[in-house]
Amino acid sequence: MKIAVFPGDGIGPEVTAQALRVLDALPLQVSLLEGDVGGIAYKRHGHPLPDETLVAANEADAILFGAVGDFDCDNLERHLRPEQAILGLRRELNLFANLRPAKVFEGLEHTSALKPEIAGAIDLLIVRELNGDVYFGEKGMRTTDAGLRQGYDIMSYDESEVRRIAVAGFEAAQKRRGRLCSVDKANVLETSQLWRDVVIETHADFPDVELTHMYVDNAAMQLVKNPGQFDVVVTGNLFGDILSDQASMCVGSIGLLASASLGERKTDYGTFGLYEPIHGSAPDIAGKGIANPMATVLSLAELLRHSLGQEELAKRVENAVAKTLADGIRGGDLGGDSNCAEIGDAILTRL
Ligand SMILES: NC(=O)c1ccc[n+]([C@@H]2O[C@H](COP(=O)([O-])OP(=O)(O)OC[C@H]3O[C@@H](n4cnc5c(N)ncnc54)[C@H](O)[C@@H]3O)[C@@H](O)[C@H]2O)c1
Ligand SMILES: CC(C)[C@H](C(=O)O)[C@@H](O)C(=O)O
Ligand SMILES: [Mg+2]
Repeated sequence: MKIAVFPGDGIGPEVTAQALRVLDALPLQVSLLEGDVGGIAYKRHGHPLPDETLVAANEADAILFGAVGDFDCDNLERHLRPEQAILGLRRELNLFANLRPAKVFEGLEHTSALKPEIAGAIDLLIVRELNGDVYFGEKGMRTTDAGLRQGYDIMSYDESEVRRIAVAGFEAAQKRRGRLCSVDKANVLETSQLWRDVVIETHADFPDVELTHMYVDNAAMQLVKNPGQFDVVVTGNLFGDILSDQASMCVGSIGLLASASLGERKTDYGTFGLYEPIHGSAPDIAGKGIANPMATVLSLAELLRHSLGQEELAKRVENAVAKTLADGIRGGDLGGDSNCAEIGDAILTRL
């Protein structure tokens, strides 16, 4: 079993180090392929996603990704910016289905930004499309006839792109509580009208799943008002990005939300995928050793589950994180005072 490890920038290396300690403690023979991504890769190799990193990604059964983002690089041409590493990996490797689970851990109801009785009901999965939308459409800067600077990013989805993520959403709902809510903006956007039409067509193959539709502005509101109503949410790339950060604060912290990015490629043990916390490089706390590594440790659990076929080990890691939280061990993001390594220690002792 081979895992490519791309720690990246800011807190990326700090949180990845703790996940690797957990991996090392498990009864599993794996070899690690390390690679540079993001700002550090630009500084070392002149590109945020160097060829050697892509080679390692293709050779591996799964990728554990930290985070990218470095304010020093924000004035570079867009194709050289750190974020292009993660966007490039998702696109190059056809990782179109991004699973972002959000569930309240026991004992954390009171650290959510929501009232405890509302937060306590959260157990949802956002299935975010990852290879299309306004992220990958034609974009640029131009000058209007009136001589004004204009930025543009084209939003589009073709029906095959919508169908495959709709299938991922329905299949996820079948494995959970059987309810799928498709989130779009079909009242305004043609892209969303096609999205809604194709989701409805795809529903014919999944009659056992209850399908509902919601506009994204309402979904943002409902996520705060009554998040317990959601089982699986399927949505486009941009809406999914925003709603998942919002969901993280409903749960308690962005330092808790893991993700799995999957495509169709199979490995000897499961489905090839990339696993990363949903948060970024957090430049405001980088280098201080205080980031919460739980989202990355939980991403490792998703890696064990989906790409390595190790469901039992995945549960073991998830239970160790849950026990750590239940025992009151918290990072600063959750109002506690444990640092990154101490949280790693606590997870290890509960493994
Ligand atoms: N997938 C990725 O690699 C990814 C995701 C999001 C943002 N980014 C990049 O990261 C950089 C910073 O972006 P941002 O500030 O908007 O978002 P961010 O997620 O990095 O940080 C937002 C806030 O959450 C806090 N935070 C994030 N993760 C935390 C953790 N594990 N523990 C404790 N606190 C945590 C940060 O300190 C910050 O206050 C940007 O360059 C952005 O492009 C990368
Ligand atoms: C860094 C950025 C490109 C990325 C995204 O927008 O997808 C991030 O916000 C995420 O949620 O993984
Ligand atoms: Mg995001």
